[in-house]
Amino acid sequence: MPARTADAPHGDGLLRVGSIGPLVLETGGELPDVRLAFETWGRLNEDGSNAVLVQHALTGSSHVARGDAEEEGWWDSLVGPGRTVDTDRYFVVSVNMLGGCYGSTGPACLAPDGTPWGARFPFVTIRDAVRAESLLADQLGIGRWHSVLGGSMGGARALEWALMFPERVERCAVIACSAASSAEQIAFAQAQLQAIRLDPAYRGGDYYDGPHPEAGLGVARRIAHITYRAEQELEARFGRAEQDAERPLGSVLPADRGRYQVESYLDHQADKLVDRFDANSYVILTEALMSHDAARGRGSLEDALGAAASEFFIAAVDTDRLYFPWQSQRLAAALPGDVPVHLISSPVGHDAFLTQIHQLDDQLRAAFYSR
Ligand SMILES: CC(=O)SCCNC(=O)CCNC(=O)[C@H](O)C(C)(C)COP(=O)(O)OP(=O)(O)OC[C@H]1O[C@@H](n2cnc3c(N)ncnc32)[C@H](O)[C@@H]1OP(=O)(O)O
Ligand SMILES: N[C@@H](CCO)C(=O)O
Repeated sequence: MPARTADAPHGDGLLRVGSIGPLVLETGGELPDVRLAFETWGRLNEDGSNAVLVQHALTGSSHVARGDAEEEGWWDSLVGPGRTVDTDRYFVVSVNMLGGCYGSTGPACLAPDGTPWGARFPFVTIRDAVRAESLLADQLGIGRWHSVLGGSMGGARALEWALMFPERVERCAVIACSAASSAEQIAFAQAQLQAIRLDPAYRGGDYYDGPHPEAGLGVARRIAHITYRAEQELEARFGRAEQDAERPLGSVLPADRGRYQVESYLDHQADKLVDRFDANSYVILTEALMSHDAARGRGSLEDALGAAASEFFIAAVDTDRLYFPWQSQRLAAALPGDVPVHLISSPVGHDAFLTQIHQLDDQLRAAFYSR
């Protein structure tokens, strides 16, 4: 491990890549040379006690906070100088998940034969991703995290860190995430995967020398995005309104109509994801999230969570219809001790863990970041 001196790791929100070597995966696959893209903010202190790991959600990246980069971060309101996770005080790390498409080894990367992994990219679980991250943490000289936190799939990775490496996680925040992917979460995910796989351009995942399965990925994002937002929000925002500018002059509804506003909105969300995400990574990460089950191979949920030694912070969004608050309650109830569930109150639904995270500032600060 590197000595913690004035040269100790420090950061600025710029992308770096660490090579962690070969990785044998939980279900037997193997990746010969794994690279993980990561960003850091702040400076690791002398005794290495101020490192915070922030885990991104399904289509997120390691760019949690702006730092010296131009692009804003997806949790800028939580992480930065003077914020709850104060980068003047903590050394914050975020890693693009194994299999992703923001710089880490994923299906679009070249396999040893010089062609993209594509369909050959192995099945990855949340636990595989966490094991890979633990090797990167070793390289960064981080023996024990002050805290690990994340929302949605990031929450699943945070939870697995606490269960796989109880001695390395002092505090763990799991936001808008359950102890295991439920039947309905798997069902929504399966429909998304089918949309991608049934796109003729997908070609089993080996599409990098031709058109990408944009239509399939777009439909997958539409299905997913509906689950990320609440019915009341969609109704209040869009109702039955038409996308006015699109209605042909003199047209008569319904035959001649333009799109409903909500259709236009979903089209826009789909286009944005298609522009920034690789379909194979979407498949790999979605399957990893489907595999999420804290109790797998560990007995009952209570047995599994009883092995955790971290302090926990659990939170849910009151209108979340993908990761229901009762699922966070179930998780909290199975953890050792008396762990409350904090609620984000928002009309938005699941995505409020991104857009309304500031609602947890006081509770998170009091629980984790005031000492
Ligand atoms: C580039 C990267 O690295 S991204 C990786 C990091 N990102 C993440 O981790 C999270 C991924 N992001 C997300 O999931 C989402 O973008 C969220 C949750 C952050 C967005 O939440 P919100 O701020 O509530 O956005 P909202 O749902 O209101 O959508 C706003 C967009 O819809 C558009 N929109 C609104 N109404 C309509 C309409 N009727 N027709 C078309 N578009 C519409 C807006 O113009 C806006 O477009 P823009 O995002 O291009 O500016
Ligand atoms: N909007 C989030 C939701 C997943 O939890 C994402 O795209 O990552």
